Amino acid sequence: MKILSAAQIRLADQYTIAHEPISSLALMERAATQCTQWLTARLRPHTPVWVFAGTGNNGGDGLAIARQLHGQGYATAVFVLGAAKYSADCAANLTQYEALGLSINYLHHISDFPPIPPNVLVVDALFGSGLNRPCDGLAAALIEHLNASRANIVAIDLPSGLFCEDNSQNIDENIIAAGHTLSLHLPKLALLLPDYQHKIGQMHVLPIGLNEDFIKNQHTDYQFITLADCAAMYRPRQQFGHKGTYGHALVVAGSRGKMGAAVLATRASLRAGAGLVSVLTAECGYTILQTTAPEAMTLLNEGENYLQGKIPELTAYQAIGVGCGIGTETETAMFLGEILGNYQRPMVIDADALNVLATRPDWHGLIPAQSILTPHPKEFSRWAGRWDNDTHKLQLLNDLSKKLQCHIVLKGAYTAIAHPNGQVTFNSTGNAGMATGGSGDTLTGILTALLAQGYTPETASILGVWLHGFAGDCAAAHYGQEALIASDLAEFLGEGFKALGKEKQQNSLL
Ligand SMILES: NC(=O)C1=CN([C@@H]2O[C@H](COP(=O)(O)OP(=O)(O)OC[C@H]3O[C@@H](n4cnc5c(N)ncnc54)[C@H](OP(=O)(O)O)[C@@H]3O)[C@@H](O)[C@H]2O)[C@H](O)CC1
Ligand SMILES: [K+]
Repeated sequence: MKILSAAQIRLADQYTIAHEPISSLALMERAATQCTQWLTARLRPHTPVWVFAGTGNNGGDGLAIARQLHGQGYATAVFVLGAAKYSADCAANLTQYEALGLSINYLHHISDFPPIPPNVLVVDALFGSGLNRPCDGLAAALIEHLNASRANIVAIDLPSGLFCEDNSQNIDENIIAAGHTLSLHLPKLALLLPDYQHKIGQMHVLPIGLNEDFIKNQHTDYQFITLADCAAMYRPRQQFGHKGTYGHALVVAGSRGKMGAAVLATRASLRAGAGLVSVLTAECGYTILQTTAPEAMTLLNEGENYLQGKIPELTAYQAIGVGCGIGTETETAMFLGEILGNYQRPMVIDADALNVLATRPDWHGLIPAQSILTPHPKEFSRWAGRWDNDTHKLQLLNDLSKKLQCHIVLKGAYTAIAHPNGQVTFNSTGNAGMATGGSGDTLTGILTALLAQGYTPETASILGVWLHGFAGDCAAAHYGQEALIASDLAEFLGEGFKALGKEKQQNSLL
C-alpha cells in the first residue's frame, strides 16, 4: 500500500472523479459512508454524536456523516467553525443537512464553544489533508477546547492540526487528540510516526475507491506493507523440497546470563523455515541449547562464558544472524570482527553486535552490503546520534542505510525499514504486547532464516518484520498483550505463513 503526499492524494481524487467517473460530491458521500459504517459498527445505540466541521472538504465529510448518522437514528449536532468561504461540496452538505430541518451551530467566538457532555462522541472534521499552516486563532482555541473536554474523539482523515507529512514545526496543543483516526483510502506518513501517536490513537484505513491504477503509477519513497503485499513476496514450500533447499542458518548468540537470547533466536529461525539451523555460542550454553532447540546443531567456541577465540568455517551457511545476547566483552568484539572479516554474504546484525560496531566505525566497511541491521531506537541513536523529531529521524535512517548500503529495521510502532535505494517500508502488524524482552532476538532468528531460504535481503526484511508482528498479533489475541512473552512469538509464526499461503492462493485463483 503506497503512502502518498497530500498533493498526490488530491491528484488521485481528481483522477478518480474524472475517470470513474464520479462527481466529487458522490466521492465525498462514499467517504462519509465508510466513516459512518465504521462508527455505527462501534457506537452504543443512541450515543449522541457531535460533529465539529471545518469549511473545506474535511468539513464536508463531517456534515455528510452527521446526516447519515441522523438518518440511522443517532442524535447528532453539528458545529461549524467560522463561516468563511465553503468548498463547494462542504456547502452542498450544509444545505442537505439543513434541508432535514436540522440546525447548524456556527462558532464565531470562543464564547460560542459548547461544553461537551461526557457521553457525547465528538467527530473531528475540522481539517484534513488540506491543512496548509499550523492552526492558530479560533481553530487552535477550539482544538484546545475539545482536547480539554476529554471527550472520545474520532478524527476524520487526520487529527485536525496534524500535517500529512512533516510536523517538525507543529505545536502539540494545536492538534486534536483523537482515540481513533479514520484515514481515507491510504495511510498518511505522519500517521505512522511515533511523535504524534498520542494524537492519532488507533489508525484505521478505510477504502473509498480511489483509482488504483493512478495510485500504482505515483512515485513515493514510502510504503505501508500489508498481507496482500507480503503474500506476493511469499514463496510457498514446493513438494519436492528438502532441508538443503531451505538453507542453513547460523545464529551467533548468547553469553552467560543471556543464553535465552540464543534460544529465542534459534527457535525462531527453526520456526521461520530454515532447512538447517546451527547456533554458535559460549560453552555455558551447550546443554541449554541442546535441550531447548534439539532441532538445531550447537557449535561451541573457545569461550566458557562468552564468545571468544577462533571462529569456525563460515562458508557452509547461507545466512548468519549475529548479536543476540553476545555481550560486548573485548574478546567477543574481536570474535565479531573475525566473523565480519570472513563472511561476505548479507547478514543480520542485532543487539550487542550493533553496540560493538557503534563504537568501532572503522569496522563498518566490513559489514557485507545488503545486510539487515535491526536496532531499537536507543541502539539506533548510538549509530546516528540524537534526533529532534520523526522527520529528522527518518533522514538519519535513510542516510545510514545509504551509507552502509544495508536495510535498517528501526523497531517500534510502526516498525520502519530504510532500504539502500531510499525507500522506506512501514509495517502494518504488531502490538504493544511485543515490547517485551526477547522480541528482538526472535525477529533476528526470523530474518536469518528467511535470508537462508534465499529471499533477497529487501524481501526478507519486509516479510520477516511482517511475520514477526503478525505472530505477535496472534499471540496477543491468545494470551493478551500483558501476558505475551517473546517465546510465544515463534509458536505463532506458523499462523503467519498459513495466512500468507491462503492470501496467495486466493489471489492466484483470480
Ligand atoms: N481522496 C480523499 O482522501 C478524499 C478526501 N476528502 C476529504 O477532503 C479533505 C481535504 O479537503 P480540503 O478541502 O482540501 O482541505 P481541508 O478540509 O483539510 O481544509 C479546509 C481548508 O482549511 C483552510 N486551512 C488550511 N489550514 C488552515 C489553518 N491552519 N487554519 C485555518 N484554515 C486552514 C484551507 O483553506 P485556505 O483557503 O485557508 O488555505 C483548506 O482548504 C480530506 O482530508 C478528506 O477529509 C473528500 O471528501 C473525499 C475524497
Ligand atoms: K480531521
